Amino acid sequence: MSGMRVDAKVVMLGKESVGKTSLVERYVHHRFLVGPYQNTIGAAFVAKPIQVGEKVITLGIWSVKTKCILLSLICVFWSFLDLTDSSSFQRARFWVKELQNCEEHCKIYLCGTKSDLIQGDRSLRQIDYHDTQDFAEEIGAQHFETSSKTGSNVGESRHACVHLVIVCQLYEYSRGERSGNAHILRPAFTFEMKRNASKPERANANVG
Ligand SMILES: Nc1nc2c(ncn2[C@@H]2O[C@H](COP(=O)(O)OP(=O)(O)OP(=O)(O)O)[C@@H](O)[C@H]2O)c(=O)[nH]1
Repeated sequence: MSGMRVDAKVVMLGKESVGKTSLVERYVHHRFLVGPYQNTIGAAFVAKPIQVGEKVITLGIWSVKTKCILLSLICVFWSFLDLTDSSSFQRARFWVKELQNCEEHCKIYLCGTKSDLIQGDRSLRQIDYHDTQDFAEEIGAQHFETSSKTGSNVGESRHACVHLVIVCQLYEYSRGERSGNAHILRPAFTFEMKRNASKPERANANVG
């Protein structure tokens, strides 16, 4: 089975400017792009091969803002919140509702972004950690906070939530499992990950 490739998808959902593209840049290219903010039009896509056990899995990461694209996707969902923008919490709630309408049993990750700004100045925090945690418990999600700028919780260290979560998801996916006892983070990995999910439209994809 060594070297077998399996494609899997992660979809990152969230309000504009919440930090989806930056997290993908950090995770895939190990960098944080400085300069003027560029609004993603429609959806962005990037692929990353990841070694999971004996297999290399090509992970497709979609950054999505529009409902029409969401409806054609079936995969793993992360809902983003900008910790310095309270309105992004409402937007995350919206996405969760939409997801649960589409995929009743899908489980979702909540990803708080820009934690470096909070660490620099606590008064910038507009979304309380415990409020998000309560929401996460309500919807059966896992919740973590990241900084694409510093790489906190995003890099490929074995303590980084983003990497750990992705690898564990892929591990389960590569084994064709939705349940089992292989990993301590097991309860979070009951996503519908359908191998033959329909391909999203590429029309507005603007990230190679
Ligand atoms: N300080 C800090 N700034 C961040 C971080 N992540 C993103 N940003 C900034 O937030 C702005 C928006 O980031 P993007 O990654 O483009 O956000 P997005 O969610 O992809 O935005 P859309 O393209 O509108 O969907 C940019 O100016 C980033 O530099 C972070 O972790 N820390």
